[in-house]
Amino acid sequence: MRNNTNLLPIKNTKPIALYNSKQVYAMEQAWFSQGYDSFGLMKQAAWQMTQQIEQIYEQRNVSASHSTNTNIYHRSAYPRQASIWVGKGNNGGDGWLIAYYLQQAGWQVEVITVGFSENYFDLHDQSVTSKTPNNGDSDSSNITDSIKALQIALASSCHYQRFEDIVSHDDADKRVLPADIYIDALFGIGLDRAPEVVYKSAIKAFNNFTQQNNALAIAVDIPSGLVASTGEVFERIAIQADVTLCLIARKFGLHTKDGTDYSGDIVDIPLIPYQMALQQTASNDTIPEKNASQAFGPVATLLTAAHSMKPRRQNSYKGSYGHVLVIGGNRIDGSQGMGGAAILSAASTMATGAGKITVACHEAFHGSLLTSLPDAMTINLHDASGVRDLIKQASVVAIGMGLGRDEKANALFIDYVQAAIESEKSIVIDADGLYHLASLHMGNHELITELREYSTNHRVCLTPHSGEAARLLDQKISKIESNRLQAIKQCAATYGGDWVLKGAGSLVLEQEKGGENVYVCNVGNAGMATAGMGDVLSGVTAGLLAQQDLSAEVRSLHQAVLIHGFAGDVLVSQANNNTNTLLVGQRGLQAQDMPAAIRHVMQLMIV
Ligand SMILES: NC(=O)C1=CN([C@@H]2O[C@H](COP(=O)(O)OP(=O)(O)OC[C@H]3O[C@@H](n4cnc5c(N)ncnc54)[C@H](O)[C@@H]3O)[C@@H](O)[C@H]2O)[C@@H](O)CC1
Ligand SMILES: Nc1ncnc2c1ncn2[C@@H]1O[C@H](COP(=O)(O)OP(=O)(O)O)[C@@H](O)[C@H]1O
Repeated sequence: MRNNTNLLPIKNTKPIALYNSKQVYAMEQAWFSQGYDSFGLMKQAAWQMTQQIEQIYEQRNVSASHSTNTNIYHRSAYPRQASIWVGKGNNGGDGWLIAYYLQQAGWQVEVITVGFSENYFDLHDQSVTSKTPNNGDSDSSNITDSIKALQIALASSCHYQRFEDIVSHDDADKRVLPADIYIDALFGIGLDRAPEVVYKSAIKAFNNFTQQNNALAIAVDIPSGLVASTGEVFERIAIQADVTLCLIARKFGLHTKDGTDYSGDIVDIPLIPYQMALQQTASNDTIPEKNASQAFGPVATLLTAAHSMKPRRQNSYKGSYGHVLVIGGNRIDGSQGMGGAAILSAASTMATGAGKITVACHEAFHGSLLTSLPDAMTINLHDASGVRDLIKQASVVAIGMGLGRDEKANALFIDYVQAAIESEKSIVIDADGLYHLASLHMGNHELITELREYSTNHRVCLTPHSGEAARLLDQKISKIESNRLQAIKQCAATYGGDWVLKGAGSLVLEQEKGGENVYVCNVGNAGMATAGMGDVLSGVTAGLLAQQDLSAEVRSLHQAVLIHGFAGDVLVSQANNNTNTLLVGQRGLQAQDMPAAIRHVMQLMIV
């Protein structure tokens, strides 16, 4: 669960637009094409980050002095000490300038360079180059912004060391300034591959120093090692930041996949009015409007707060709130039964407030279903004509949770989805339903085309995790995980409908006429990485869809994903808040705990 998770789900917060690296570079270029200077922007960035660093230091220092935990971050009061780790790109340039500004502000600073050759400084330190013949490398046309930044820092005698020189000594840890704050300016949005060996060991050393000194780790723009456009961290090696100072625009990769584990608190430093730059660039003949909006339109929106709901009309009855038919919970001869999947899904559907529920599951589970959920009606999963009749009466059909993967289950899946299409029902497909869908796609079955066409005018929600998405797209899981955004878009293009790609920072894609909206869910926690949690999500999705009195936004897939995540966070936050009730923490959180929390979240959403 992220520190900034807002447990008041309907609090109005402005949606946060998320961008990839290419787009941020394009924003910068649009700004420069208006006559602004790139080094001026770097100085502005470094100056604003320095202000933030001083502020963060003061705040943490004050809170540490009020804390009884002496182990918490606090070192010497004065001089304040900063260790700034720089790479050779512009991110490193920001680092050199931060070092310069902090030193001007009275901090003791040390810059640790990574990837710089031994003679790099002789080539670029102006105090040296002005006394030596020009050897070509210091030709002003070769002077990049990051070299200009280095020159400013060296001209003010900022102390620096090469990481490569330090690590060659046994007492390497004694050779680095033990600082209050460690600043990571190794890589920014330019990281496009796994860090090379020396960077890997620098990243590990940075994390170790921070930990040993109980110091604060601040990342410039994005923690080094984390890919801004995908949220991927190669080989689990990245800077573990307490705070990320995010420049210009919020990066998509900070919020999905590994991003949430490494970025800490995020502070935005917008720097340039990029929306204005967009408009001006679009009106510029050199960039056609379509390309400009493609370059600047966010790749996704960060979901942090749920849409609110109105109280129910007094004059209403169960029929006003829909009838969900859950189809799943099979028992295949000679294999395990999966009744729990259908039961969890059904219980979660009821917790959202759906009016009626019928569960079509194997008869072996009817008894246990009714014991845990007496409000449900039941029918035998294999009673095909009975289930088809019920599909006609239902408002939503949720299919696949524990349905089984054998041929019989495959035939039932085809039969029931076709019946749902014929009766024009909203459809939710999860788990084994997705397995069958993938098989049908591989066999070029006509149902795939039918479903895609149907989804252009009806609600169809599909809810895979990466493993299921991999099968649906006939790709390796690692490929899906390396670019989750691309994967969800491919799923939607292939099968139609609205999609969630589950996991940390779940992605949601909703189709709308002429386009699609993509969201990243900022709630939920690792306690939810347990069996049955996906069944709960399918139940919430179906339950919301069934309630036609709710607004379209509340019945959306992204709202379902938010409610599901908030419910998980509510349960875990009870543990964090140390209430007197029995606690449920991240370890031990179970899918069966969720319906009660879903009810709680639904209640919080009413205004
Ligand atoms: N251009 C500008 O005007 C501004 C840029 N800013 C900073 O500039 C950063 C982007 O700068 P850059 O585009 O130079 O990118 P980086 O500073 O992230 O560095 C890219 C360099 O690292 C190399 N590299 C990438 N992956 C590597 C790997 N795995 N192992 C070893 N080397 C690798 C690249 O080949 C390239 O030389 C932003 O994140 C931000 O911090 C800010 O100063 C704001 C203004
Ligand atoms: N680390 C996490 N952070 C946020 N949400 C998570 C995390 N791990 C799992 N979840 C959520 O829990 C659910 C798990 O679903 P799934 O993997 O399909 O479980 P199952 O198949 O056992 O029902 C998904 O909605 C997923 O997004």
